[in-house]
Amino acid sequence: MAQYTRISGSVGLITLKNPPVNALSAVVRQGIVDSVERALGEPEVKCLVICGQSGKFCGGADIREFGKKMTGPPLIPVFHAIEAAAKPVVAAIEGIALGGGLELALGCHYRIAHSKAKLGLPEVTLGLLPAAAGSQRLPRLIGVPAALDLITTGRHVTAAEALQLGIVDQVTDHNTVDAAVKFALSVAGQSLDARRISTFPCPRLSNLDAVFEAAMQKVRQAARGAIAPVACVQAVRAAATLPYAQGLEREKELMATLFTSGQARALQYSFFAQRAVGRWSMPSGARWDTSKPKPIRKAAVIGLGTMGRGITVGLAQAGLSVVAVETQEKQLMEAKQAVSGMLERGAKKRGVSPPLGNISYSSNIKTVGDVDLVIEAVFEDMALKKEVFQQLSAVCRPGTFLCTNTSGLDIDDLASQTPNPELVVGMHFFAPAHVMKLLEVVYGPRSSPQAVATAMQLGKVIGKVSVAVGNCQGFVGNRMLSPYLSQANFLLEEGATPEFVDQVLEEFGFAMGAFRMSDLSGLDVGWRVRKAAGLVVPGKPARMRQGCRYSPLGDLLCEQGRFGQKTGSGWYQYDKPGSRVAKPDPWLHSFLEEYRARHGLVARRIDHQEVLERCLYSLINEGFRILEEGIAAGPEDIDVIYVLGYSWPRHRGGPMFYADMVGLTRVLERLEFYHQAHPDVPSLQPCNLLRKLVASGTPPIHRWREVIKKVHSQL
Ligand SMILES: CCCCCC/C=C/CC(=O)SCCNC(=O)CCNC(=O)[C@H](O)C(C)(C)COP(=O)(O)OP(=O)(O)OC[C@H]1O[C@@H](n2cnc3c(N)ncnc32)[C@H](O)[C@@H]1OP(=O)(O)O
Repeated sequence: MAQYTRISGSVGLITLKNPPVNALSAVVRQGIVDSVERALGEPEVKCLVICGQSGKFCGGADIREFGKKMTGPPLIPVFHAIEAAAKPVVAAIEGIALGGGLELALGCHYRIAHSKAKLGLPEVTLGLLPAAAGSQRLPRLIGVPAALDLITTGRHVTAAEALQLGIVDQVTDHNTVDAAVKFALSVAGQSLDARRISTFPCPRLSNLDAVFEAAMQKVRQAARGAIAPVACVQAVRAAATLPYAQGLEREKELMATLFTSGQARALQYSFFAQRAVGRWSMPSGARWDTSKPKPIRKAAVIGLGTMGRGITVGLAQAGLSVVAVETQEKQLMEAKQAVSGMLERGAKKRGVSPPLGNISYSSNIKTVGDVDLVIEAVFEDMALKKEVFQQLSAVCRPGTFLCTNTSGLDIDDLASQTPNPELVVGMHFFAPAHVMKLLEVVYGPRSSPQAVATAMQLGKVIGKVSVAVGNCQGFVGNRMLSPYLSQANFLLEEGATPEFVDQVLEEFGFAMGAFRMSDLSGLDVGWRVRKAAGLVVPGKPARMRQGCRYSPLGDLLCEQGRFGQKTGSGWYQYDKPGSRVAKPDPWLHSFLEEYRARHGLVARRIDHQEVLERCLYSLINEGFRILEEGIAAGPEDIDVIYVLGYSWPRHRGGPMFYADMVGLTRVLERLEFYHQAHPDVPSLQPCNLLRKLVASGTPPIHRWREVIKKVHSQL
């Protein structure tokens, strides 16, 4: 709702009330209309202030209303009525003014913001554009280049930047509503002619075409197939070239295409999925709302390689005390320098001082005796990790949580090295660990709910989106990647090239195709895992292992020292080791031809559809297996992992959302088709849960949990 009160005798105060973010639901919109009408009708009222309850101005349109039948007054006429008012209307912006919230403020005559407020038009991140006249008012207020930046990226700006850009008129450190009331009284009675943004001419640009061409090129490059950023540029162009009313028509037209698009649905699903993963549950019944985390004030990181350094930076930046341990003195010195450099660069960007004092470095593991939680980040080697866990058990005080940063090793096996396996969880960080948003929190059968809650909470504190998953080979992300990469390799055996496979996957929207990504991560990583699993048989590249089809192509490259970017060659060639520009490699093409000839394989023409279906559907099928086994609690968990950790295009929601969009029946049919053609590839065999979902009438993704529950109760 919107509450109307009269304060200081002549100020009409409208307070938006719709927790948690005062979104503009139908009731709130109606409340604004009624309150404005009332204030304008009361002769004693000389000016109006609009604010939001609980220190939050407004989080924009109510996203939960999207896709439902529209009720209540539409936003544009509401904002026009405010702008047309004969009494000054001042927006008192505390906390947030986002999307429709900022558009509401732009409809007001003045804007006063608290210094801690964040403002922005993030509609593009939901597959939309600022279609409550935001795309038309903002360029008129701050000029085309700045408006293009804010609208196409959706980034939030601080109050200070908003003041500099001219979005707000004043910033206060004090009570924003009081400041707005004082300000409103000071301007009451003054002419409002120069305050109605819709009447402003859009600031002229001499190089208008060049500016828009450059903007379009930039968004097309960054968008990886997303349509909203392109529509945002088109809408701002309308503001720059058309009268306001016509620009508004164009904004409406563009929004109509976006609003019902699959991409908008995917992005909005992704928004809620990212929040839903915080409400985790375990097969034991333990849940986020019944498991209390322990506060972590001091943590230790063991092993200061690339991952350990990033984790140390993340912890220190979040204000924790960190003991950073590296037993090799030389490595310790290098790490100290690298960590300090990362902290200094990060602090410079944020205009704060680097938290160097939060870290103490040591080469002695005994220095971790008084910490609340340890993150072991030594080399990915089970024997080494076991040794470290045994040492930690001896030196840590009782109750210390022991976490391992591993991308797939058995958490339970590691936990068995300690007298308190309930305190052990996996924390799978993604490189670079201080930058990547994703954290897989892995619980073993003996991890306590409190240990999981604590790791999830710590993830939040250091700014990660944490997803709780069960213990299995590769956890969720890497387990699903395995069939995807296998298919990519099989496609090479059958006639494709790395360039073609990557092109198809990149056109789908991945930042990098399977081979480019493998070259970046290092081919030796997977090689080591395959060796440990007994799959690598040097000198004998037979194409079957343990009764299933196996491609030894990656192993053969590693045997030649081709580990990817770091060695200057892998699936591609590079100018020099460490170079990032992948070039097709004639050597690799001849190698593939010889390999096929040696194995009696005849190259055939492989089309886009086959590449996409075999790579993606095998990955999705593994996702269904993961759900069936209860390793992930719901499809949202998998989708968040893939969007944040594996560059799955956000505008496609994630692999499970994509399966829902394609249609489960279609996914099942195609898997059956490919499995018939490749009976020796078990990952193409449709899993039971997928069959059950299809048999139960292909329910939409938000109802899959009901079917999963039934499957689990039958086990
Ligand atoms: C009906 C037809 C209308 C057509 C016109 C279309 C016009 C569209 C213009 C728009 O305004 S689109 C929306 C633009 N706004 C946003 O994109 C803001 C989205 N929200 C956020 O970025 C963040 O939530 C936040 C506001 C910065 C707060 O972040 P914080 O980390 O503090 O909390 P969260 O966990 O993210 O959110 C708390 C809680 O609130 C829910 N929520 C947030 N924003 C909205 C919203 N705009 N509508 C509905 N619900 C919202 C969020 O889902 C969380 O709840 P949950 O239960 O945990 O999911």
